[in-house]
Amino acid sequence: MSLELIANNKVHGGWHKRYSHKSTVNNCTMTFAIFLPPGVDETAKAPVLYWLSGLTCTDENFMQKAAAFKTAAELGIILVAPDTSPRGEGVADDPEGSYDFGLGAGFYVNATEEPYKQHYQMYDYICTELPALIDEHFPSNGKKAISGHSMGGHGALVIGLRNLGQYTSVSAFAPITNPLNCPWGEKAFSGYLGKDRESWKAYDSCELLSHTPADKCPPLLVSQGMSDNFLESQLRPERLVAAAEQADVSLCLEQHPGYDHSYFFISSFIDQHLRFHAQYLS
Ligand SMILES: CC(=O)Oc1ccc2c(C)cc(=O)oc2c1
Repeated sequence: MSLELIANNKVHGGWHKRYSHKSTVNNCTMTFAIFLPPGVDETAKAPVLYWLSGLTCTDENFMQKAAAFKTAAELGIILVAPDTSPRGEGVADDPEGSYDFGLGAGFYVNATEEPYKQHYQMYDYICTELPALIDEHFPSNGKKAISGHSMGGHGALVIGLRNLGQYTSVSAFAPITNPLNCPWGEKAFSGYLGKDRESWKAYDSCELLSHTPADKCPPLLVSQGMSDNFLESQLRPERLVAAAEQADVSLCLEQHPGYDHSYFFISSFIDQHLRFHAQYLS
């Protein structure tokens, strides 16, 4: 599969690059960004941290606002940030054009409902198509971890927990932990997956974690700002803690007083998350 380079910037001794490519699973052109730390090449390969962004974001928000490059360069970690949904002509959006469904809000699921199923196959895109592309075109050493924010934190937890053994570690900032039972999740899952709530369970991190064998669970780190406006209405980290207790799995939940839902919060703790992943990736 061929890639088209659309941006190229030297940063902290490494390279930030943006590419577009034809996605077979999403049936449209997709864009992603990658950071290549200094010194990586075919003879010195590096592990990859996949970053899943939240509602309204593209591949650009994390790269421009998270302040992750200096530490990723130091640790020798490749960062990959995909877009949050398919886009382009013919890609269905929310009929009301709202921010929490449709474009910029793919929720990292494989849609089964019309008219979304033609393009919204973000689960397969993140789990299969994108890693294959990264491994084909860049010097990745085959080890990967996953992280994300809010809707992307939900995506990271779900993908890490459904693919045990594939991601060395999983982390999330302010994740939507229980989309089965919160307004953002109920709206998105009804639209993408239909009325049968049983089919939603495969995309709910609380549901998945409560059934995860403790000896197979990847190391988990979750950071949550305590002044986050969405904490009680949408995020509910205490439900993830309860699921971890049910499965006897260890989950590190860090609660940070005063922090909100923004990239001010993410940029304050991204170094900690990178160092957490580096322990298992190296
Ligand atoms: C750039 C930025 O601030 O991103 C951002 C803002 C708000 C949200 C909300 C409300 C939810 C989410 O999933 O992601 C997200 C991302």
